[in-house]
Amino acid sequence: MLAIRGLVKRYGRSPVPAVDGLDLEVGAGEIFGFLGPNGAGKTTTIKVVVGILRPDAGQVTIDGRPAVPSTPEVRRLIGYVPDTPELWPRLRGSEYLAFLADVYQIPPEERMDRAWPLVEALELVDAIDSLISSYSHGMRQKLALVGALMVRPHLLVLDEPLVGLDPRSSYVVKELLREHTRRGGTVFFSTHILDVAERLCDRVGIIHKGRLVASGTLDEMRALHARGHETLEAIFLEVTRASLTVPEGSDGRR
Ligand SMILES: Nc1ncnc2c1ncn2[C@@H]1O[C@H](COP(=O)(O)OP(=O)(O)OP(=O)(O)O)[C@@H](O)[C@H]1O
Repeated sequence: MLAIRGLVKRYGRSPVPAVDGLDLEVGAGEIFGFLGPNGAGKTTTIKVVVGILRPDAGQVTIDGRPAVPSTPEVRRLIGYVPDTPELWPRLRGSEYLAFLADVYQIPPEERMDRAWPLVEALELVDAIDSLISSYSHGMRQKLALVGALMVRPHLLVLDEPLVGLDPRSSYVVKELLREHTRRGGTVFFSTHILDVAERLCDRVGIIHKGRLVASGTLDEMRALHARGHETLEAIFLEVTRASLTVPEGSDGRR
């Protein structure tokens, strides 16, 4: 459903690509967790997948359709929640959802049925007629998720969806992601929260310096990389070890 082949993305004239020959596939009905240290290339990959950035090389397909260049047809297949949703602050939550429903041509008689259960589940009922400028970061994330799910995408792409959410909201979001895949949808999300990835994802991939350094189910990752380690955290530390090495003398001593 999502296939990334040989993806390369470089910013400006930087000699080091942010994403450097990335290959991965995520199937229908799968939750895929995209992990990696800060600056590894997760957000860059996500922005290419959703059509915000153009790659320098490689292909991305969604349901077999090229995602680059991004077309309205392929964008309809994608629901996207960025790490810091830039929603229009002068709109009310309800106006934002109505706007999305117009853009995605959701039939008027379906709009409430699609949006309201999500608004209720994410406890936005009291805020939905307030201006988005009054929303907290977590409320903006939840509203963006309502919008992304309301359009019933095939592929849901989320950049750090659980950061800043309270425990109940975090639980509900995880349930909504599971529900999305039970209906045959696909979830591709980045996270730093390894125990969430461990419990929620069917498969994970670890990107390091723009390259995929490990991927698979947790059992596959253990078999390949664990050397007796059991947790995803241990595997993460193992495969990204180079970035954790403290240069000799960097603490002022030798
Ligand atoms: N707009 C930009 N201009 C120049 N370089 C950028 C830009 N955005 C990201 N980069 C660089 O590209 C590399 C990958 O960044 P990216 O944001 O994709 O990483 P990430 O894995 O999402 O990191 P984090 O976990 O910290 O969010 C980093 O070296 C970063 O400095």
